[in-house]
Amino acid sequence: MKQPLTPAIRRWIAEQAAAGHSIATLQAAMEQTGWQPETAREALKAVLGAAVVAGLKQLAEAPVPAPAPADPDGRAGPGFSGTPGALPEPALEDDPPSLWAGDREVGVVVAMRQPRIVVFEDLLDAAECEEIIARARDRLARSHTVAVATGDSEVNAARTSEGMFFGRGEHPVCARIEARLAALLRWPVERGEGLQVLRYAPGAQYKPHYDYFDPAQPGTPGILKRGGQRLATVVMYLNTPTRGGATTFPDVKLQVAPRRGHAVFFSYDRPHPATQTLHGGAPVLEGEKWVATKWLRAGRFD
Ligand SMILES: O=C(O)CCC(=O)C(=O)O
Ligand SMILES: [Fe+2]
Repeated sequence: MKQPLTPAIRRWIAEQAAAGHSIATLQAAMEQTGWQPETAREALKAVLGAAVVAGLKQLAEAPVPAPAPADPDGRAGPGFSGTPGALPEPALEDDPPSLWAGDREVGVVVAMRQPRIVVFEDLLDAAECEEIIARARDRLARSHTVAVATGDSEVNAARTSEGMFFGRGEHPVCARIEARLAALLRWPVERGEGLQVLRYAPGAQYKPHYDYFDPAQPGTPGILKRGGQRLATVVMYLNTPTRGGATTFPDVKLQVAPRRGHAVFFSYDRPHPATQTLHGGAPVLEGEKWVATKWLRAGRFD
């Protein structure tokens, strides 16, 4: 049967390649879920391009594009209107207990310097968490049907959560949170991806990984054309699981407990393990875990 190359499959292929899986691994995973070898190859070729044709597993290290100039055409959204630094970074220079994020005070619970990790409280209020969950739940239900049809949900054993992306500013609640993050991290809204929402059922986890795009992977140059590298991540907890589900940083043996409205921010100045930003979502032991993840890019992500 001919498999349609849906946007969900395209995104899955790009994400898997970016996460470090070889083309051969992707092809095998697709075949296991019922794809014909030739159709899988065509799909990989369509998404990842010439690297597949040449049978290359790796491309030469792609240069990280220089950060775009601050707000080159004066379209910066609300939230941050200054000149960003080299990395997203909250204004913690004089150790404040909280920071003004444009529309509210956000508490600073923990700040680690190396790697840069900051835990915030009251970044989101309960109503915002509930609205994001409600809007995402609808979409997850639909994408689940697609996933079952294509085998999409079986192939990534490293991530047993279900996920969806909102477009940037897709709903007023998304735009409000994006503006708040821009103010808090001094990074323009335009240099951020839309929110990703993940739902973990009991037993689900996200094994340790890096969020930057691995320069050695064939899909990376294509991905970097839109917005450049990822420089920082904000994982926002939309609920409090009963037990388990911490965000873990194995290199520094740190574990962040998920609590509704809290968030963990971390940044990485290079797409390299030396940043010590290896992290994962530990298995949820009881209850569900919902998070919204925001990735900040070096350039405009349009
Ligand atoms: O669920 C978590 O705690 C981590 C999520 C994560 O690493 C991601 O969305 O990239
Ligand atoms: Fe991650």
